[in-house]
Amino acid sequence: MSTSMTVSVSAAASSSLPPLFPRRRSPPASLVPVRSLRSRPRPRPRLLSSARTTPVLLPAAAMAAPAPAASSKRDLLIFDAEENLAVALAKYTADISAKFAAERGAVTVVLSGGSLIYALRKLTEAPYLETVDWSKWHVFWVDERVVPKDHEDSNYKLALDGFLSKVPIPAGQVYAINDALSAEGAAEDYETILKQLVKNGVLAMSKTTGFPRFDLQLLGMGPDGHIASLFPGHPLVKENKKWVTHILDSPKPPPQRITFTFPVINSSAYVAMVVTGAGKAGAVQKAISDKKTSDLLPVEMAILDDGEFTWFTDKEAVSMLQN
Ligand SMILES: O=C1O[C@H](COP(=O)(O)O)[C@@H](O)[C@H](O)[C@H]1O
Repeated sequence: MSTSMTVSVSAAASSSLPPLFPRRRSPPASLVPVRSLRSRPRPRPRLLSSARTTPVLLPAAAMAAPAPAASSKRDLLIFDAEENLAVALAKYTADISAKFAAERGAVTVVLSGGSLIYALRKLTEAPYLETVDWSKWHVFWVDERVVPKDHEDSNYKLALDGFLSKVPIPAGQVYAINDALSAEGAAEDYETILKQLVKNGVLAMSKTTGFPRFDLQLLGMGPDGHIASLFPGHPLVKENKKWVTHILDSPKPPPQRITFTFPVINSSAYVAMVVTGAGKAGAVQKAISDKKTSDLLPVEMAILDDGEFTWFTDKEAVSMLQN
C-alpha cells in the first residue's frame, strides 16, 4: 500500500531505461530505494549525479500528490532529445503489450490526441512493427472531439494518419466514437461499448475501484495541465460515477468532446504521460512540485489506484524544475 517515485535523467534511449519486467522487488544498486508516501516524509528531488548513458535514479517527492487508495508507482523519465524519448516510449509500449498479450490474450491501449501521436512513431518501425502482436490490441480514445471522423480536429483521424494506418491492428478492435451522435449520445454509446467489452472479457475491471482497468493509457498533457478533455477548474474533473462523459464548453476548441473520467484514468494498470517542450514546463513544474495547492491541475489528479505512472519528458518540459 504505497506510492513511490523515481526520477531518471537519461541522455540515451531504451537501452538506459530501467527494465519494465519483471517488476522490481528490490531496487538494483543504482536505484535509490523507493519511498512510501504514507510512512515517510516526502523529500525534494535531489540530483545525485549525471551521466550521458547511464540513467541516474533519484529520490523524489512522489509527485507530492494525495495518497492513492491502493499501491502505485511513479517515475519521471527525462530525455535530452525528443528522438530518444520516442525510442524509449516504443520499447515501453512494446514491453507492456507483450506482458498483457501473454497474460490476458488482449491488450487494451488508450490513446490521447495531440502531440502524443507523433511520439508513437517508432512503434511503426522495425523491430516493433514485426515483433508487437498487433492482433491482440484493442484501441480506445481517452477523449475525442465530436466532429466527423475525417475532420481535421478528430483525434481518431490524427491517430489513423500518424499511427494506426501503419500497424496491423484488426479494424474491429479500434473503437472510434459514433460521430453521428450528439456529444451526450456519443459518450453514452462509448460507455456502453466499454461495458460490453468488460462482459466479453476484453476489458478488465479494477478489483478495487469498480471502474474498467485499461492495460495502458498513452496520454498527453496540454500547456494548461489538462489531460484528456478534463480542463482546469471545469466541473467534469469531479465526475465520479460515469465512465465516459461529455463536455459542450471545452476551453480548447472544438468545444464539444467526450472524455474518460478520472476514475477510469486512475484505474489503469499503466499510464505514460508524454510531455515535451518548454510551453508545458509550468504545468510540469506545478505537477511535480511538493508544494500542493488546492487548485490542482487535472494532471495532478491523475493518481493511479494500483498501477505505474511514468512521465516521459524532455529537457525543455522539465526546465522549470529545480535541481
Ligand atoms: O485537446 C487535446 O489536447 C491534449 C494535449 O494536446 P497536446 O497537443 O498539447 O499534446 C490531448 O492530450 C487531448 O487528447 C486532446 O484532445
